[in-house]
Amino acid sequence: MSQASEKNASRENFQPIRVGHGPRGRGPVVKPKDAKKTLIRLWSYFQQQKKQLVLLFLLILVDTLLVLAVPYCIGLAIDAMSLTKGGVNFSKLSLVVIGLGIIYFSDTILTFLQSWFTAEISQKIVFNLRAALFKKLHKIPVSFYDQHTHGEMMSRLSNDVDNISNTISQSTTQFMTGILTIVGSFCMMIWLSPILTVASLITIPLVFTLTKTISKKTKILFKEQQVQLGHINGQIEETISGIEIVKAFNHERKAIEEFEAINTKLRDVGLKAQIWSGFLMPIMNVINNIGFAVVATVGGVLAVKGMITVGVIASFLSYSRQFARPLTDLANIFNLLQSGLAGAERVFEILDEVEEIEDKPNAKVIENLKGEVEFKDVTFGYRQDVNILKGLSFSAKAGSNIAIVGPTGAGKTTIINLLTRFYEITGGSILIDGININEYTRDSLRESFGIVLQDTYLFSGTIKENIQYGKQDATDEEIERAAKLANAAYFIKRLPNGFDTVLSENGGELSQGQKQLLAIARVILANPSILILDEATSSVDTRTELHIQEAMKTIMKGRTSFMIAHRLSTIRDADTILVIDKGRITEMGSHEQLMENKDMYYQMVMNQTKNIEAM
Ligand SMILES: Nc1ncnc2c1ncn2[C@@H]1O[C@H](COP(=O)(O)OP(=O)(O)OP(=O)(O)O)[C@@H](O)[C@H]1O
Repeated sequence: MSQASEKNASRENFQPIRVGHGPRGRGPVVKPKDAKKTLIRLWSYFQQQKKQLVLLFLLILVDTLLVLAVPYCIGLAIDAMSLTKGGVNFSKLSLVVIGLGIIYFSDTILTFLQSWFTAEISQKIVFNLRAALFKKLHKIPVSFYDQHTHGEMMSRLSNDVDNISNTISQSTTQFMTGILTIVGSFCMMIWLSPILTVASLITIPLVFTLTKTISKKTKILFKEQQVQLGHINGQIEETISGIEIVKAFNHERKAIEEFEAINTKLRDVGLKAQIWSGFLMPIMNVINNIGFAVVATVGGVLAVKGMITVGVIASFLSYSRQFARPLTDLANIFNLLQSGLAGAERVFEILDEVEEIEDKPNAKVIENLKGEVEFKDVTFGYRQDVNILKGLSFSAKAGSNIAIVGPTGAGKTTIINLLTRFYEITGGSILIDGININEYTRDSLRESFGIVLQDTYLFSGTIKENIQYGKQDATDEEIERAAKLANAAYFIKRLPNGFDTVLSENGGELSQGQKQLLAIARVILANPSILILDEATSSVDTRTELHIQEAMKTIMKGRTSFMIAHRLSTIRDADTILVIDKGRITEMGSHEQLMENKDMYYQMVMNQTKNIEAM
């Protein structure tokens, strides 16, 4: 086997093991798109590496030319040893051997340089892709995340990008080497013997037909494999995230059964994909060997007739092998490309997602906000066909304290989602300080809000860093003061490393209440103009709740605040209570006024009082 062939043979491990995931159950299934378009788009990323690409091409060109000389040299060596020409020609033989030595040495160096350049190109491309994807994640609207699971997004950022990287690193050099070797070998073959060239070409149509048929099948199978990987990823993600619920409901067996069902599907489709792509190699080998036998027979006849030497036949056979080998390699690249393109399609899908509406060209940066908020006939639905908020109107004076209450699913959190522009309203308008919120830059608008949600998220890092998230340049004193105001300092100080205690992802080692207190400290530090507290005290005990309420009173002074609360005892002092039901405001007023109304709010308070008394 020539060096080129050996090199290519080692690259035959063409189907990378992917742990990629596609969309899971409720995510959208990737629609097959125009592979050509995806390829062209991927190529645009290569063009950013033009210089390296040209250099790589030159390296491959020189290397291929050198490797192409090998069979010819071997032919010369055979003829130099041919006894029919008057004994062994040692001087010619030693020259050929030295030449071969130089070729093999140069080939080693050039191959190393090729790997280097390929690694650089592929790593730079995936670096750029990954960066573009991560940037994009921050630009797409929150609604996108309602339809895509974390697992799916992670898989696109890691596995699909890896897939592309594998494809690029494994196929770029192989593709260029393949094309150059085919062209070079073919020229040498014609030069050595046109008759043998014709004889060796009879297997080509077979090779093409076969490659096309098999790759058509494998493309479908690889895609299905990606989808099943996505399902399995979703299942794993859900089981791990909800492991306590799974255990509490004794659903382990069910979870395992569900997993086994998906795992079986994945195994079956994976097996089929591997088997079909595995067909290619042995069949190609058989076809190549048939071609080899034809050339050897015709060559033998020509040699007997004295039309060519044995050395030429030997060279020709090597060239015909070198000619056929890249055809097989290219077929493999085709296979590899299918899985790389499937990954690229999924990555480009994210890059093509509609982004949050851009700020208007003359958008204002919010400065010195008073904090007046007005909703004017606001309509909104998460889906176009269902309106969740139906013509909502209310106004909040600067510095006032607004409580939003109502049954589950009434639309309370939705009001906050619109105020912060996590979602865009479909009708009416929202004004802050008399100006439509669309007229402000989104960044400055969000900076004006301090939000404490029911589900607090803490990042991995120290407690100090987590509080500092509210103000990056805060000093230690400011952080400690915020923690004290949020009544979080007492528990932080009891931790072994105090403010420097390292939290794992989402503060797994803290209680819900403690996490909530940290979130409140974070907001206190950020010192926003408008506060939003969505069930902020829902996870704390009554004693802690009192502490928080005290802290809240202090920080709410002079700031407009919106409090969503189920526990009505926490919002009695609110300036205005909005009662929301089925997306409409059914009542509005102070606690006393609403109690006098004896309507929905009154009923809710009475129910809660009864429940507490019954306990
Ligand atoms: N991201 C979303 N996509 C689609 N529908 C949503 C989404 N978020 C909420 N909804 C729907 O909108 C309606 C109002 O939800 P919202 O979260 O505003 O209610 P809520 O009053 O805050 O309820 P709760 O008191 O239970 O928190 C519900 O019917 C809910 O199913």
